[in-house]
Amino acid sequence: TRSTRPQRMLKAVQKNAIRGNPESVISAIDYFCKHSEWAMNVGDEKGCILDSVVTEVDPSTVLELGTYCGYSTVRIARLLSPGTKFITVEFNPASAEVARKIIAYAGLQDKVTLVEGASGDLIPQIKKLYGITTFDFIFLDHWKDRYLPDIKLFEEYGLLGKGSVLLADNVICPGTPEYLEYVRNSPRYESRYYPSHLEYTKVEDGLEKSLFLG
Ligand SMILES: Cc1ncnc2c1ncn2[C@@H]1O[C@H](/C=C/CNC(=O)c2cc(-c3ccc(F)cc3)cc(O)c2O)[C@@H](O)[C@H]1O
Ligand SMILES: [Mg+2]
Repeated sequence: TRSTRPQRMLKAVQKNAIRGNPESVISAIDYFCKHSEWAMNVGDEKGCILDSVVTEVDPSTVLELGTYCGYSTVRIARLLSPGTKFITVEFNPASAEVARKIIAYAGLQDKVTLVEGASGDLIPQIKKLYGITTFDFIFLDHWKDRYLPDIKLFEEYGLLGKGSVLLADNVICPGTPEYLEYVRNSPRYESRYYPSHLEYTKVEDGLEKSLFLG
């Protein structure tokens, strides 16, 4: 049967990247997406903004919603200090399988816990299952209509502390209007928009960084 795009992306990594070298895995995926098949990774342009926010926050606990093939997982994990707890959530088993292989190819498997399941089911259990009280950094890149319900779950389950940073992909394209309206109007967040472009295109998109004020 025909392979899937994530499987073809994994093949490109295995062919063109150097095992244990995260930068080469990132470059191989970006090359594949620019020259072979577009895919919904955060990409190189928004990826640099992601890198700068992760570096600035230097988090001890990280959550990513929507692993997909693990591109942003690798981008984030390669910047983390030893001992950082990093959980990434993916509910599609085929995507999770490809992501595990790409994360392992980059040599970052010991830095990441990939959890298969829906974010809405996992978030209420995170404290119990992983002994994490609050997240210093959260990257939202899953179904766009889940950003708002999930940020409300973070609040409800006390997973945000003063200074927690949420970074949301695609707030323009495909767009997350309800989420944007919420974080920009809530007195509990200080939000800032980072203009950029939809991965591998000239289409306008950007990232929204929201600081939880407690
Ligand atoms: C509640 C829940 N729980 C767990 N995993 C979940 C989950 N909801 C989704 N997932 C997982 O995460 C990925 C899905 C990501 C959704 N991302 C996008 O739809 C997306 C789309 C574009 C795009 C832009 C313009 C176009 F013309 C076409 C597409 C760009 C992007 O950057 C995107 O992120 C996928 O691997 C899915 O299984
Ligand atoms: Mg995205």
